[in-house]
Amino acid sequence: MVDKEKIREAVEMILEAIGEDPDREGLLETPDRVARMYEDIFSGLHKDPSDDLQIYFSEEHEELVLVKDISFYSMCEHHLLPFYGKAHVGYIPKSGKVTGLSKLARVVDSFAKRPQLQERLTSQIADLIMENIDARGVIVVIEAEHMCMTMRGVRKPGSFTTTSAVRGVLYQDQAVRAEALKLIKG
Ligand SMILES: Nc1nc2c(ncn2[C@@H]2O[C@H](COP(=O)(O)OP(=O)(O)OP(=O)(O)O)[C@@H](O)[C@H]2O)c(=O)[nH]1
Ligand SMILES: [Zn+2]
Repeated sequence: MVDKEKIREAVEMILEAIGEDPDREGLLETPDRVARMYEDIFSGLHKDPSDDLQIYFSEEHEELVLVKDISFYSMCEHHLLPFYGKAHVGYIPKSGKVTGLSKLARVVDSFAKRPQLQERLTSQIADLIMENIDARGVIVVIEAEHMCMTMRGVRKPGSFTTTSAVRGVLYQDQAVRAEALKLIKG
């Protein structure tokens, strides 16, 4: 689990290091607030995302299931600044089994709530769904804004990064992939 006492100490040290007074009234509770916040935004480190996919329904649907515009917030592992945006997650079921739609969004959250890279977030979601649902194919597209590129560094607000990961029949069959991409963009 998250070591909140250690986070409290570290935040107090950062406040001192930037030349602040951690004992002034407005900052007294800050180390504890940050510890509670990190417990939430890094909670994915202490979860097994495959637990989210244990719910199945029997349904003979063997074409695309796509959940679009799943909003997410993650933390860039280089700067510990947020990156956030939308994930689009689709899969093609087989053997008469589909999973709960909300479970796809839960998988996004479980992987997002860690120090991350956008590319890794994208492929981890695709691989987990491919392995845990008996899927014929998976497509994940993520569009995100990185605060490490907007409020600091190169300072390019409005720039968005798109990453995709495709697996199985969605990788092999260009027509199936094109149809999925059209639905994602439309
Ligand atoms: N590939 C990838 N790069 C990322 C992601 N998030 C942040 N970065 C980049 O990580 C790089 C870290 O570069 P460094 O040169 O080590 O760090 P820096 O001096 O702070 O770099 P600048 O951001 O260019 O100021 C930067 O180019 C960031 O834009 C991500 O999700 N994926
Ligand atoms: Zn960054």
